[in-house]
Amino acid sequence: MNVAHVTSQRPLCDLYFSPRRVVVVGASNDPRKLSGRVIDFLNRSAFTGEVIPINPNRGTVQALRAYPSVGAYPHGNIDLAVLAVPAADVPGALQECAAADIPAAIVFASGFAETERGTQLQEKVAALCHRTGIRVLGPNCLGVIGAKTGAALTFSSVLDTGLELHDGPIAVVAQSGAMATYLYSLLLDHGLGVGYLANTGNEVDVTAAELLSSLLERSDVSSGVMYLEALNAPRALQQLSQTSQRTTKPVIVLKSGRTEAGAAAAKVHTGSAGVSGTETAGRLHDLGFVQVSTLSEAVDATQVFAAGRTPDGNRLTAVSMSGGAGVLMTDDAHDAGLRVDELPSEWRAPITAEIPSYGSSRNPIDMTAEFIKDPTILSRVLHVVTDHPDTDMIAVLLGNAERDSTAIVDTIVTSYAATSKPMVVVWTGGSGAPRKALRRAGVPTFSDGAHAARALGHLFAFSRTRERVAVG
Ligand SMILES: CC(=O)SCCNC(=O)CCNC(=O)[C@H](O)C(C)(C)COP(=O)(O)OP(=O)(O)OC[C@H]1O[C@@H](n2cnc3c(N)ncnc32)[C@H](O)[C@@H]1OP(=O)(O)O
Repeated sequence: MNVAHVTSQRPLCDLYFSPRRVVVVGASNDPRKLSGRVIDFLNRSAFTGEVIPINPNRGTVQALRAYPSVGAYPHGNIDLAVLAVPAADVPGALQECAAADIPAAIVFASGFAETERGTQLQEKVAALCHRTGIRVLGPNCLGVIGAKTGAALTFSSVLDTGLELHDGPIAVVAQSGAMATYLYSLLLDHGLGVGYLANTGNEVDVTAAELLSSLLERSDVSSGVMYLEALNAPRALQQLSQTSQRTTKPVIVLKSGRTEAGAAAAKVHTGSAGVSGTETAGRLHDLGFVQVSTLSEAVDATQVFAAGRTPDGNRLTAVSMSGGAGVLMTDDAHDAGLRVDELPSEWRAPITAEIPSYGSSRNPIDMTAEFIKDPTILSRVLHVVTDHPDTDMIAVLLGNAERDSTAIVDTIVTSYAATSKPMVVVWTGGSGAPRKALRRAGVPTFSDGAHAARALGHLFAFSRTRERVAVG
């Protein structure tokens, strides 16, 4: 079949996250099957678009009118096809979509280049993309979630807990489906809204870098998080880096397969070729991305970037209820490229006036356990600290302290709102309720000081990178 080249005027991210009309090819009537879950989710997610199931064996699928083939649907104007058919049926189905002038598709099926037998099949799909112009996300992927439009175009179990999608300015794009969903649920757990989530799988055509680049152009996206197994599209990464620099939006990259053994594991997961750890780190650094090496580091960094504050320098003032936590934070901050300098004496005097005589106003500031008796010390100390020009960022270090936690949370939220400087809270132990309350109020909050210091270190380093770009 000869097909005219498919084109669309709409940006790539609009086709995937705000499609106006979607066909689901291989849509099952059974909501428990992977190919039935997507229809079930869309039926329940307040999706703003229209859904058309394609199934040769049924007239209706989960109460929606179904058509036997894409070509049998008479009205056209389809933005996106979700292919839920097994791998062997994918080329035929894609060809049919391209013939129907559908500009983009998502391919769920596994059984492509991640297996030896599927390599040729993936090459066939690549050739088909090239020939027809249809854009393909996947194969071997679990699709996308667009919170604004209720586009639950996935079979992922991450939506089993509910279809209330939490919109927000963060875009997550991952080469692994599971990692996409882990990032999604961890970010939500930290009170952060994820407006856009995508899994690119084997990347026969659309890459994580290309899709995220398109998302960063949106005004409702302020930062991007990527999970990568391979840097298999250097040009797309370059383009993403340019978009990130032009828009001054941070892109946090979690790259796995850094070790030889890890790279071998990536090959059988998404069919990607790994690169050495040093080579990868160097490349990502040169491109100006925020590099992290664990899931929690990715979430921590996203938390501080989501607050949208930029430090003028790397001088951290730590206000602690524990001498030990202050000392540990000093080490952690140093490791993260920050300074915890002794405060000048004229500045120490107003702090000394607020804390017990056996406390310290040196920095880290030690309010001592007296804080438990009188938590108002914190608001008075923060008042001095947040105003002072020698402070570029602030860390409040608390632990347990549940009795007056509501008042303490209120104090911190007020102080946070009164300053434009980056400020984080480390609240170790306890029930976790104060951490949740602070995060809900938009205050980046951690349970481990080392994580907070590392995240602030990323924030400072990124601000320097951006300054260099602006000057150069
Ligand atoms: C990188 C990562 O970790 S992300 C995850 C990657 N992806 C995966 O893990 C997916 C793995 N699973 C697969 O690849 C599977 O083949 C899937 C999900 C694509 C499809 O599997 P199933 O849901 O079992 O499909 P199944 O063969 O039952 O067919 C589904 C429906 O399509 C219908 N159908 C069959 N042939 C066709 C056709 N040619 N066109 C349209 N519909 C068809 C069937 O009648 C069936 O409907 P019914 O259940 O109402 O009778």
